[in-house]
Amino acid sequence: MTPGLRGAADATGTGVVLQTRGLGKTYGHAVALRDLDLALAPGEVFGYLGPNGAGKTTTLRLLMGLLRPTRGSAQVCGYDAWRESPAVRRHVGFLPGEPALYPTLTGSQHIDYLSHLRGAEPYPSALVLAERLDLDLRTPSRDLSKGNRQKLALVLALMAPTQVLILDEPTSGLDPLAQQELHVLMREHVDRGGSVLLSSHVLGEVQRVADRVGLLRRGRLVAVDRLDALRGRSLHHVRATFDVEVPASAFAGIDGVRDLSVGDHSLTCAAPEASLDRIVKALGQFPLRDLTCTEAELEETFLAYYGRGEDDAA
Ligand SMILES: Nc1ncnc2c1ncn2[C@@H]1O[C@H](COP(=O)(O)OP(=O)(O)OP(=O)(O)O)[C@@H](O)[C@H]1O
Repeated sequence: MTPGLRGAADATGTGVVLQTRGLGKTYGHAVALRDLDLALAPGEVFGYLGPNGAGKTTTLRLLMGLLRPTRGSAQVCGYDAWRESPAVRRHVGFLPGEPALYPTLTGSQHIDYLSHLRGAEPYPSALVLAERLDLDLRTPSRDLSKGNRQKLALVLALMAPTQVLILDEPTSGLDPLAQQELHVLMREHVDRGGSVLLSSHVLGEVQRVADRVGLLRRGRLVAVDRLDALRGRSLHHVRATFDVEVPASAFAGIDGVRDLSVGDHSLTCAAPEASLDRIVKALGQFPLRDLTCTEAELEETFLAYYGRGEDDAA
């Protein structure tokens, strides 16, 4: 879709568009990112999840050639992220975590200026994006609300036809309608064969829009999986109270049940979706007073299957 792609990202459309090998970054003695091996295919949204300080922004800045890796390498659209960063920036729509705008320039002037820097006429798609995100392009950016500044930064990141979008917390500050529209825009991008690397600590957002997710903790990628696979295994918290005492043995043999606690007329446990039918049938043997069943957050499901493991090691 974008001219001039190199290597595996080229002609076939089936290769890898973004790849890191043993990528690491250390600030002084602090290790921000360790040994990252990541590959993105055309046509997928990859949700890059992690709590504050996990190393998400560091990764994205390494991919854009804004930081020099301490170890390993990254390739984006066939170009080395550090040595060929101008080429990478031409092929990527990038939304930084803290977008820098020119305070006195309006949205339209930003579009003109940044199109010019890319050697292009103002992109007509910018106007369509502004309309879809409900953004007024006549206002100087210093007079825009935080959410509207974010919308402008998104228009600037998405306006050029690129193979890859790298978006750092893109829905930050956006109202629900704009968030929804952005998710549609991401899906349209991948439907055209593009790829999206979406960094977020908002689990619900990643669940709605990603095809695969990776979980970063303390600079280490501790798990990667397809979202549909995770959904089938999604952990639920079950809490029941009864009119009588119930025996723990009635629930002990059910596959996947964890953290089972029975006593004082109540039961709590966590279990994958696939086990809920057996749990409800076992509960039904006793006179129930109350029952709640809530889906755990994605991160908890992730950690239940992959454990906390070595990411907590120094
Ligand atoms: N310029 C810097 N100098 C020193 N340490 C840094 C620098 N930038 C980031 N760090 C540290 O590197 C680690 C990873 O930070 P990073 O900003 O990549 O995390 P993040 O996952 O993007 O977090 P958030 O969700 O809060 O934005 C943190 O411990 C942070 O304090």
